[in-house]
Amino acid sequence: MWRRRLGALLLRSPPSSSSPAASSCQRSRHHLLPTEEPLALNRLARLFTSQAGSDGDGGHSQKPFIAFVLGGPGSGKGTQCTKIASDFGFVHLSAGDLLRHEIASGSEKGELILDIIKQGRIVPSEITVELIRKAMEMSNANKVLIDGFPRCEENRVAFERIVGTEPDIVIFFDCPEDEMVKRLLGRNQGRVDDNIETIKKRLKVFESLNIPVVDYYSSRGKVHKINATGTADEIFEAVRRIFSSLRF
Ligand SMILES: Nc1ncnc2c1ncn2[C@@H]1O[C@H](COP(=O)(O)OP(=O)(O)OP(=O)(O)O)[C@@H](O)[C@H]1O
Ligand SMILES: O=c1ccn([C@@H]2O[C@H](COP(=O)(O)O)[C@@H](O)[C@H]2O)c(=O)[nH]1
Ligand SMILES: [Mg+2]
Repeated sequence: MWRRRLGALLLRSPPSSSSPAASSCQRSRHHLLPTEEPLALNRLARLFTSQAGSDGDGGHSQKPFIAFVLGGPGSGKGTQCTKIASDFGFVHLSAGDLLRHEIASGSEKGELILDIIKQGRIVPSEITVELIRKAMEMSNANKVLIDGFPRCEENRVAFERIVGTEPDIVIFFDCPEDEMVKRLLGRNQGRVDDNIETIKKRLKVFESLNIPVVDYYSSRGKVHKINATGTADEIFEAVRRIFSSLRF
């Protein structure tokens, strides 16, 4: 059972200050605020070991099929994920939405997340990976889209270490910057980061930290690059061809 393997992995890999996942993407560990200290991985391990016996009551005994969906801010990840979920039966987990949900909960962690999102920076890996891991666990899905994650190499390493698996495929929406800016400024959903100052920072972070993740998975033959210009329906035709050819 892949979850049981995760419990074992967590127990085998206690957090250490030199662990790559123990620091945020942008700053070295000794610059962390107290609230950014790595979340207790022991707590995660306890969570997993206490749930390990739940296999018998409906949990999937196989690792889910995981697709990471990457692309610059405003490239259309969320729009396309909604269509993939509806046509191909995937559960859509948006890392950004999970973080915004945590902000809306009013937790202390939410305050830190809000501050980081306003600056267009990347939330510490342990926070995001824990939210994703819990959402995967609760959805109990066998096909999962993880939208907008991993944002940086450290996110990637933390996910693979904590969840104990790699994505099966990576979808990359390739979109010119001017088109992304136009879409974000027209989105009108009241997001705190959809203003030109933060958008410029998000684009820089995307180029410097997210593209290396795409390159990493490209070198492992996992990336499907899609031209993200044109209408949403035109783009979805290219997406549909990829998902139709997969064997889940
Ligand atoms: N192909 C398209 N052509 C024009 N507008 C689009 C297209 N796809 C999405 N949009 C619009 O662009 C905006 C951004 O799209 P979406 O939220 O899907 O992007 P995203 O990649 O998830 O962005 P973010 O990284 O900020 O979450 C939305 O208002 C959406 O309706
Ligand atoms: O894995 C992630 C995902 C998102 N963030 C932060 O949230 C905002 C918004 O994300 P969207 O995917 O555009 O909804 C992003 O700019 C980051 O600040 C993150 O840190 N880690
Ligand atoms: Mg989105």
